[in-house]
Amino acid sequence: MLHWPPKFTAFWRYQNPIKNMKILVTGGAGVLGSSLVGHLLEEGHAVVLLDAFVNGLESSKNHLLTSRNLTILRRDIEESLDDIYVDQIYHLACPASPKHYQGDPIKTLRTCFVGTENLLKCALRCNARLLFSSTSEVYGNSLISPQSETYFGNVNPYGPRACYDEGKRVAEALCYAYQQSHNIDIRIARIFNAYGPGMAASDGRVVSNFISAAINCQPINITGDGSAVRCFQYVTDCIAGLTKLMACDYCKPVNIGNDSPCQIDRLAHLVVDLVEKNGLRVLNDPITYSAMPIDDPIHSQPDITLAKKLLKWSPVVSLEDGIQKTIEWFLSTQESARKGIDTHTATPNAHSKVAFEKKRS
Ligand SMILES: O=c1ccn([C@@H]2O[C@H](COP(=O)(O)OP(=O)(O)O[C@H]3OC[C@@H](O)[C@H](O)[C@H]3O)[C@@H](O)[C@H]2O)c(=O)[nH]1
Repeated sequence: MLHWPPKFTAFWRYQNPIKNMKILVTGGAGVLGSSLVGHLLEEGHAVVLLDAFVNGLESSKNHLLTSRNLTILRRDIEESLDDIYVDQIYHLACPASPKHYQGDPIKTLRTCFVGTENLLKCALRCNARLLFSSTSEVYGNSLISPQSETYFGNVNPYGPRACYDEGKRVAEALCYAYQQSHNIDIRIARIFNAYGPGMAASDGRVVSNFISAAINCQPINITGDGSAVRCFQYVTDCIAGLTKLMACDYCKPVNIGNDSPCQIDRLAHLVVDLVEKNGLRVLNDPITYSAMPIDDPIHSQPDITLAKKLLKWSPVVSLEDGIQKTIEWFLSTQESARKGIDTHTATPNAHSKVAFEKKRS
């Protein structure tokens, strides 16, 4: 299939990176999305932030709203994208916390399938490169560790995590099918347990649950016996990996994660220690235990050999430093809330809306 001249334009652009691309970020109000949007704006690109704003914008990212290069669309990715013309797409939209994706499993599956197909059609129409944010969960409850990209996974297709695990797997399959059938320029990032400033206290994932419990002198609850292993990557490391992957010419899946393993009980003790070091009181016996969730992966750990070689990238933020920064962010957010500053319901400002309407016409 011939793609002349647009394919040439795209090829030239990636060989000669320019500062003024127009880039769509779906899920742009999330933890990763909002950091990515900030980074792309700093790089000099025009950014279209598309998000359904189910959870609102986080306070630390509100400064983004003043940028003249930012257009904000409050929209579900299942809706029409026919008015969007961009050079690149980072497709991050999907609830990532088990609590949220299991809350409406049918919607999660539709987001993964219908939403991703909608984005692929948009990429096809715009001749844009699309990076899909996949997940470590495509490996399921892995039978091997660490997990490399060649491992096909151990996923239960009929259980509470299936909506997300299988949703992401089918979305990867869709990306492959569109690439084969329509020659779309695809990147696939399998992201492992990203965390950092911007997480809501209500996020439901382990880092935010532990920190918000500890700073409020509440018990930290470990689901399971604490021996489950995760590899936590700080948000800025993840963003660096995603942007390098977008810029490279490799179209198969790549693990983006920190390969340092951490048992959940170690994380709990680390959070307690750091919260105390920040001068806060914690409970005498701060850790409690409850039943392990169904199909909870026992040992999730990326093999990042491919990413290191291909992208000349590896994570640089230690778990200690990342958790400290995240604690500081939670504390500053609480302080803002105490002073009556609404941190979780920010809406796109008038300037951004006007900018969007102008660009549409
Ligand atoms: O309050 C909690 C929450 C979680 N946990 C445990 O901590 C571990 C991590 O749980 P999380 O909810 O943070 O996230 P999971 O690793 O299960 O899933 C995540 O994996 C990778 C991402 O792509 C997704 O964001 C998400 O599905 C699990 O073993 C879980 O049982 C607790 O002990 N206490």
